[in-house]
Amino acid sequence: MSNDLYYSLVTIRCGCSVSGWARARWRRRRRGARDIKRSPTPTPTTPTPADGRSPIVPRQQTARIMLNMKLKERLALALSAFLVLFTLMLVVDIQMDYGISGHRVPLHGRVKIGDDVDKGRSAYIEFRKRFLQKSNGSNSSREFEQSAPSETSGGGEAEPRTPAAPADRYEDLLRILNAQLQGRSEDNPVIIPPHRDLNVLRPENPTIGEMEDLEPSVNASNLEKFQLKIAQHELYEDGEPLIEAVLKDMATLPIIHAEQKEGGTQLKLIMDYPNGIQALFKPMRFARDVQTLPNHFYFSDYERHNAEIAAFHLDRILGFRRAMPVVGRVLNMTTEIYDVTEGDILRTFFVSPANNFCFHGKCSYYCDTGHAICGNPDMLEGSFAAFLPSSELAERKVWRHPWRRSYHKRRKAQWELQSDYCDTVRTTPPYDSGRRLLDLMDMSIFDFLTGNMDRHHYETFKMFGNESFTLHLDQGRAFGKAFHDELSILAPLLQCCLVRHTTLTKLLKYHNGVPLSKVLRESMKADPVSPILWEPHLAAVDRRIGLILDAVRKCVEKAENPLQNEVNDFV
Ligand SMILES: Nc1ncnc2c1ncn2[C@@H]1O[C@H](COP(=O)(O)OP(=O)(O)OP(=O)(O)O)[C@@H](O)[C@H]1O
Ligand SMILES: [Mn+2]
Repeated sequence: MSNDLYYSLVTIRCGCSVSGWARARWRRRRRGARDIKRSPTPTPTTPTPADGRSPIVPRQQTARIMLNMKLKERLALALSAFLVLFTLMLVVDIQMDYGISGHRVPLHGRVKIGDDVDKGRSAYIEFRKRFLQKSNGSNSSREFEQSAPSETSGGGEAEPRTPAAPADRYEDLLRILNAQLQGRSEDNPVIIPPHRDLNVLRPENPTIGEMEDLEPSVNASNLEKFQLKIAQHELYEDGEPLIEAVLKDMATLPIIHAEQKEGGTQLKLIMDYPNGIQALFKPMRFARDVQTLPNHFYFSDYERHNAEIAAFHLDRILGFRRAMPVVGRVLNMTTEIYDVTEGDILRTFFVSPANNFCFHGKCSYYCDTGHAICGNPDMLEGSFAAFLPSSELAERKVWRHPWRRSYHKRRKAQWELQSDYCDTVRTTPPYDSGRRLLDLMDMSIFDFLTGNMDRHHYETFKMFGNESFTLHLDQGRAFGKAFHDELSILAPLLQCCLVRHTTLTKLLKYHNGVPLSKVLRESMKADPVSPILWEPHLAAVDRRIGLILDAVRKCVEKAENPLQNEVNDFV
């Protein structure tokens, strides 16, 4: 059969046409095959090398040499061959570890967005580079990046680790703090002493109840009492007994109504309890050890219910008291959500192939069948945040965070491009006086410890004016990466070189004494869905304190030595 005939048969049979290029190739192949068939079958002869010598001769010689070798010599030869191979394996292994094999992206390497466009202009990137370079031997890893057991899962509970005794006690910083307590070093431009801090001075500190001339009624709920006690400078007092009462109420009282909260990007429910108590519910989406997906930006990351719980405890431990109380609870989705809700959300409930009860609600991120929230089979864990006072009682003002990220996958924010960005902020009300800028420094420290990059806005209570604390709301995207410390969250502190004496004191206390992780772990033990945090996140908190202290030290050095600054300025 000629090639052409065969080709047309194939075309007819499969009903498809082959392109001219493919046809030519096919012909070549066929011809090649024919040629091979035509060529005479080679007789099996031993190939003779060009010099005419038989190859059997050297092989025989080698064998004879081997035989003549003593056992000791043979062993030595084998050992050296093994050593060479072992060294080779080691080199390959190290290359894989550091991701320098040329073809691989480092396992936890971060993609620098827009570097090509901003080369040399991006003040923040420049800062970070210099900051990293300036690290001294003992503490050289400023931007800590460590291999995780796995990017998405740690593979079970890790053992609690007690960090080794700190090598650096930051005596230099302790000396400044001590001096300030004795009335010296008061004009330190970096560390703001208590007598210059309105959060400590608090010339006035009225509560919402006092401002509105309201007293809780006899049968007022704990939450109502709590709300009326919210003050100008803090949500609640140190040791406030109502906290435990509010947490207990949210964790145990019957849920009589559930409703999806409008606004925000991810699903949240407003839960109603008897006596007018309300809580903001965020559902559990995945296990504690599931980390932010490597290709997820901060703005498309899932919210974590346990991050809300942990952040409340951390905020309280650090003495900020700017986050509403949050508690964990396991719900029966049928009786505590489905049966007590109405409207469109009902139509999003379904039973999954695994026979679990699921729903997805309606929102702009992850509210579809593919990202449903599923019970086991209908028990669902979530976080319950005590509800803020209604806007009728205490209206809030929403502020754009000056160090807000771009929320765009390629664009940069102003603070990333402008080297003197803090100078602009410092001279703009309400950051030019009072406590506000210091509050943002605290928030930056708080967010750096939890790894929260999602601080686009913040809120204050209108009635207290500008001299009031900034609320720590929405920590849903915190605690996503246990093995990565995101230095850019510290940008406000790094660019302004400003920190409260009181905040620094707390950080040093935990760094030099009982570790923060230990205190946090203990505090969270009381929660009904404890353990709240995966152990590597707790280890990260201790590690990050060290990085903050390093940053403050650099700022102090920079302020003390302005001449050296000229050369070594890192912003
Ligand atoms: N404890 C609370 N009580 C009442 N309202 C709250 C509470 N916490 C937050 N809110 C309000 O709900 C809004 C949305 O909450 P939150 O920011 O946690 O949701 P989100 O889905 O993460 O929003 P976004 O996607 O915009 O970050 C907040 O801006 C705040 O005004
Ligand atoms: Mn959010």
